[in-house]
Parts: sequence; C-alpha cells; structure tokens
Amino acid sequence: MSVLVTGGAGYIGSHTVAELLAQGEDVIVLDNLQKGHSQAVLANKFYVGDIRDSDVLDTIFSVHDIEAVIHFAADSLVGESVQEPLKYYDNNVIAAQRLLTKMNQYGVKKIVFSSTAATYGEPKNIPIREDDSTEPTSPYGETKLAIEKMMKWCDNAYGIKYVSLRYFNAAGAHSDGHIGEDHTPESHLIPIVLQVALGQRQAVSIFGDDYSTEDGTCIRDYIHVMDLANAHWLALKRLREKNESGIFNLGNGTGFSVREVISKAREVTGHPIPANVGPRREGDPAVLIASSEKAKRELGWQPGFESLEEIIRSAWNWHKTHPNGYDK
Ligand SMILES: NC(=O)c1ccc[n+]([C@@H]2O[C@H](COP(=O)([O-])OP(=O)(O)OC[C@H]3O[C@@H](n4cnc5c(N)ncnc54)[C@H](O)[C@@H]3O)[C@@H](O)[C@H]2O)c1
Ligand SMILES: O=c1ccn([C@@H]2O[C@H](COP(=O)(O)OP(=O)(O)O[C@H]3O[C@H](CO)[C@@H](O)[C@H](O)[C@H]3O)[C@@H](O)[C@H]2O)c(=O)[nH]1
Repeated sequence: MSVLVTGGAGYIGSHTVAELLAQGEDVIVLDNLQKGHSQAVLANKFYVGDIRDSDVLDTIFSVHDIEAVIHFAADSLVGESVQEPLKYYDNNVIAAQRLLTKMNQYGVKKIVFSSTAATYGEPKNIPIREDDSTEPTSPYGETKLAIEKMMKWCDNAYGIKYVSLRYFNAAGAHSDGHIGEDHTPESHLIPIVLQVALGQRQAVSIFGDDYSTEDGTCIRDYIHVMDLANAHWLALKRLREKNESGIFNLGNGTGFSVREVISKAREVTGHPIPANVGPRREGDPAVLIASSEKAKRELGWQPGFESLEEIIRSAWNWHKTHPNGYDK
C-alpha cells in the first residue's frame, strides 16, 4: 500500500518524502508546483496537479492502493493571509474538504495533517500546550484550525483517523545537502537573513521592535525540518498501531527573538548582516514557544537538532551551495 503526500514538492513535504522513502514506504506525491520544485521530489511517482481537482484525486485514488494521506499542500503565510483571506479559505479549507471527501469515497482512513502554532493566536501560557486555547490572530491560523475541526467531525462520522501536527517555525535543510528551503518570494526570517549574508539583499527588516519581549522583537521556536519529517513518520506509525486521532505540538521548547536569530546568523556566517527596524507585520503574535512533551511521550519523538546554531548552520550549508535554490 502507498502513502499519498500532497505538497511533496514543497519544503517540509520534500524532507518528509525523503524520510518516508528511507523508512521503506511507497510514496506518491501530488503537487501543483505553485511553490514547490520538481527537483525536490524524491519519489518516482509524482502527479503535477491540484488537490482541488477531483479528477486528479479520482485518478490517484483509483490507480493506487492508498493507505494514508500526509497533507502538506496549503497556502501558509501569516502576513499574506491577512491581506488575502479568501485565498486561504479556498486553498486550505475548501481544498481539505475536497481531499477528505475523496478519502471517504475511496475508503482511505488515515491522514497526517500540517497544522501550525498559528492556531493558538496570542498564547495565554508559555510554553504552549495542545489543550491551551486556540484563538488565531490570522486567517492562516483560522483556516488550519477549521481543518482540524473538519477532521474531528470526519473521524466522528466516517472513522477517518487523523494526526494533526502543529509545527512551530521550520528551518534548516537535509543533512545530505540535496534538498532545502527555496521559496519565491522568500518571506521566512532565517533564509532572508542568510540571503543578506550571501550578498543577495542589502539588509533584513525587523518587523516591529515594540513587542512586550525583552528586546522588543517577536520570539519564535525554531525546529529543524528533518525533525519535523521524522515526526510525520512516527505519526503514521501511531495511526497504524493505535488507530487513534490526536493533536501534537512540534517545537524545541526554546524561543529566540528576531534580534537573537540575526545575531546567531552573524556568528555562523561571519557576515555583519545589517538590520533595520520596520513596522510590525499584521497577524504576528509576540511569542510562540511549544511544549512538545506530548509528542515526546506519545509519539516517541526526540528532536536531533536542538540548538539554534545547528539549525542556522544547516540552513547556511544549503544556501551557500544553492544560492539560487533549485535553479543553481
Ligand atoms: N514552514 C513552516 O515554518 C511551517 C510551520 C507550520 C506549518 N506549516 C505548514 O506545513 C505545510 C508545508 O509548509 P512548507 O513551508 O513546506 O510550504 P511550501 O509552500 O514549501 O509547500 C507546500 C507545497 O504545497 C503545494 N501546493 C499548495 N497548494 C496546492 C494545491 N492546491 N494543490 C497541490 N499542491 C499544492 C505547493 O506547490 C508546495 O510545493 C503547509 O501546510 C504549512 O501551512 C509550515
Ligand atoms: O523579514 C522578516 C521576516 C520575518 N520576520 C519576523 O520573524 C519571525 C518569524 O517569521 P517567519 O519566518 O515569516 O515565520 P512565521 O510568520 O512565524 O510563520 C512560520 O511559522 C508558523 C508557525 O509558528 C507557520 O505556521 C507558518 O506557516 C510559517 O511561515 C516573525 O516574528 C516575523 O515578524 C522579520 O522580522 N523580518
């Protein structure tokens, strides 16, 4: 039987495909390449198509014996979602509804879903636990939360079991050096900072320094993409062994401010990385730090890259060797 990975040409999806193949899984990728790269697809069964297209889903579910779906395909930028909420309801909520409809039609009963720390909004407690309140501050977080609720009701009605993984900030690249982060346009902090170190940008703009944090800039919990990839494999194993739904945070449990990330990147790259302070970006909570105790306890997950330095160094190795991403 096979595992269908939607968004498998994207950043986290491609690293997860690498992990699944290493674990001996038969993998099928579906990606419309709106953000992904065909060079990042390591599986040899690859459909270029859109998850909202029911004909493509019919073909995949009827040609292949799909046991489980790992669903990455989405729009995923906090700031953009505030400007274009309907795009997010379409590609996240409506697309997931179509995917779940086809899973139900073809009797596919397992899904691992890419959720996010953005479901929590401005947290009441730090570190954030899975049972803390969810009040998203952006349409992006709102649409991911809506999908979690959709999956809950689909479990109730049709017995489709889900594991929802609420990742904090993904960063880094594969240790083999063949895949990494390549978004156009890039909006994530670590790759932007490294593009400054490569001389591709003049400076990094800090989005607000008037938050109620020690240095005034936002604090995030950075997690290595290979640790995320491994968690998907463990989530799939749990679905097979326990046939039980669940929600898990994935982060390192330590927060770093935007200024701390820039300063660590200066150390790693040896470049002065100029930074300017700009206005806040709409939708950004001040502090997001995970408690991942539940994932450690129930999935047996253990991150391999726990320091910010290792994470930035891993990203730097990729960016140095692929200064233009996959089009080097
Ligand atoms: N990067 C992070 O820090 C982060 C953190 C939390 C959650 N997430 C979630 O993880 C998932 C993957 O994130 P990423 O950073 O790898 O993003 P990405 O943009 O690199 O990957 C998403 C992939 O999905 C594809 N895609 C998008 N819409 C599609 C559609 N309608 N049909 C088919 N393919 C489609 C894109 O082409 C892309 O290859 C997303 O769901 C995102 O919301 C990411
Ligand atoms: O040029 C930049 C880019 C980012 N930031 C700040 O850096 C932090 C991290 O931003 P970014 O790397 O864009 O990640 P987030 O907006 O935190 O979102 C990521 O992490 C979320 C989980 O926390 C995921 O849900 C999203 O999909 C993923 O994009 C935020 O405080 C930003 O305001 C800057 O100051 N300047």
